[in-house]
Amino acid sequence: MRESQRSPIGVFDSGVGGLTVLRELYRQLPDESILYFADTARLPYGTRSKGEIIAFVRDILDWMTERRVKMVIMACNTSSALALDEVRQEYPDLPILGVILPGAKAAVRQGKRIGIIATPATVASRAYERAIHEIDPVARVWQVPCPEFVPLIEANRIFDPYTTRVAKEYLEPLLAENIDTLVYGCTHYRHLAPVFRDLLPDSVQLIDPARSVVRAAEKELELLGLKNTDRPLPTGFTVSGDPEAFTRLSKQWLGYSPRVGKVYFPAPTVLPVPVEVPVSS
Ligand SMILES: N[C@H](CCC(=O)O)C(=O)O
Repeated sequence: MRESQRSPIGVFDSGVGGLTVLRELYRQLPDESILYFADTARLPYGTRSKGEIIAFVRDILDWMTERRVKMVIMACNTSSALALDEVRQEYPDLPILGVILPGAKAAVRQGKRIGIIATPATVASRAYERAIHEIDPVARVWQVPCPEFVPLIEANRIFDPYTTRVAKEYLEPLLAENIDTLVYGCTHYRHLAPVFRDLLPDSVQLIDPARSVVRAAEKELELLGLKNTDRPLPTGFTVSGDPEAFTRLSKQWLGYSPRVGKVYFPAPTVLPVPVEVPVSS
């Protein structure tokens, strides 16, 4: 077996959103070793500019290539929408997968009236709309930016009634359009699944691009002869912010308390547009 087959897959997000992709990797590709990175010191990404996001993604890819990952999955829609094309050209030897195209393909297989909930940056990029219309030009697409979700999820306020109220407000314009399909256009939002299930009629299919990106990753690994057949190593976790905070928060989704390392990345030069989330009610 080649050394590169044993190498880990790098997975990154701004925070705990990418854990939804990590869980799919555990389910679909249990033999793969994974290096998970969360850029928690520079979170949220969804209210940042394209230039900043590309710069952050470069930091992460440099760090991951030093650790000899065999592939990178951007477990972040915002990075996939704004930085994927650029960095693919800059790192031609590294297979890099984004979540938008797999998510768009899954949505089009499911419905014709498609709602997208995503960060303001992803919505503004119109990446989902373009990807969907390239596959199905007659599919209808409605997008809603949901700036409050990431701060609420990172603050572990999933079951807070305030979060349900916000979700109801975000979903209203989509339900008024009679959508038949709703895409989690931000990896964090999948953590709100119980809230969405309560608010959506049964006729609306929920699409999690995490499932499809992992299927795409498996195909790509097969194609490149890079599937691991050895015992996988325990997942390595690293953050740019507070490791203990990440351990505490991620435990509920992983079912164990991960040991988390820390890396120091350049501080952002511009602060993100603050998103005020009121305290618990
Ligand atoms: N989870 C990410 C980023 C969210 C954020 O940091 O705003 C996404 O899928 O877009």
